[in-house]
Amino acid sequence: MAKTKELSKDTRDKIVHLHKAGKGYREIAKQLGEKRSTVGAIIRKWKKLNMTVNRPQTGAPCKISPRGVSMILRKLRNQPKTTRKELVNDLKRAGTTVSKVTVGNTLRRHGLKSCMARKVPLLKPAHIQACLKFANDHLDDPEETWEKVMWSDETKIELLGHNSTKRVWRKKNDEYHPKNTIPTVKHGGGSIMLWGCFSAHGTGRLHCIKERMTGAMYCEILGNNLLPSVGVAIKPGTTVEELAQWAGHIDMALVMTVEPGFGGQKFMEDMMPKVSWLRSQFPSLDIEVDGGVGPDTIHHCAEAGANMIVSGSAVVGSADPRSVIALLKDVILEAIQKRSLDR
Ligand SMILES: O=C(CO)[C@@H](O)[C@H](O)COP(=O)(O)O
Repeated sequence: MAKTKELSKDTRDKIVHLHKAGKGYREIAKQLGEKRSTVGAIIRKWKKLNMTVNRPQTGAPCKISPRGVSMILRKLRNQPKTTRKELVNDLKRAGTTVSKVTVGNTLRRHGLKSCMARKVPLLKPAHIQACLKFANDHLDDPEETWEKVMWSDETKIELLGHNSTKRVWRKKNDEYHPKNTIPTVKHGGGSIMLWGCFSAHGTGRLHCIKERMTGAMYCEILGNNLLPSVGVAIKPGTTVEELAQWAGHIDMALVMTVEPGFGGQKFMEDMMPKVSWLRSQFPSLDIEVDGGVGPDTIHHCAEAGANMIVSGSAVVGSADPRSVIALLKDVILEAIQKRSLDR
């Protein structure tokens, strides 16, 4: 990307002279055989500085032409994760050979700094919309309602490896622009699991689960945070027998019908035998299912014997969450009534 040849002083003066004589850019360009944009630039400069010659440059001359600079800035606007080496190669392909240091200095002169990309949860537009809708729908809920709500979740923290970092070229305060961040998911290889909760009354204790979560651990954690009611959850890969040993001591058994991690997953119908078995063995136990439950799948849960459900996307993603909740409740209640009549 070689710099275009500079116009002579004579040509520059002629351009200004013709402009003063009332000629338009196009006419001047045609008469002198120059580009219209060049003519415009010379006249603008003359109007601003009252001179046509280039001012002597201060400092070392730029090694990258303005076009080259625009090219790399454009690239970083679209792909901030581009490395200096990639930019050096881009410039080389365009005819400019410079070092990575020169590229870095040029970018810094244009206000860009190489920073670590911020990690943000991997949220699809549908998740964002659903969260926003949930927040709007509950804006007017009375304070007493929120007093009774406890929020809890677990997250896997990777101690080694997978938490890859990436540098991005960005301006100050642009750290959370989606292009400058690395979307992260809660589960995806790692070594410790943290469980936490909070409510209007403050935060609960943070629990570090170093190995596999067992029923006993979960009882203990919930016991410390949620007394007097204690439930035990099993993931899809955990057998119902593992939970059964606690069933006589707990208030609720939760059968996960998706892999714990995030909402919007497909309901696992093959978890229903666990629910049916629990119901047959523990007729008065609260049995909850969580994951992928909505109007299309609720009847499986109800028929199997669940009397409590967690429904995320199907409710918050619906145009009419109240009627979805009512439908889910109706199907469950109907099945409970049928079971008590059959007994
Ligand atoms: O916490 C989890 C999964 O980790 C579940 O509670 C889901 O978030 C329920 O959401 P849907 O599957 O109903 O969308």
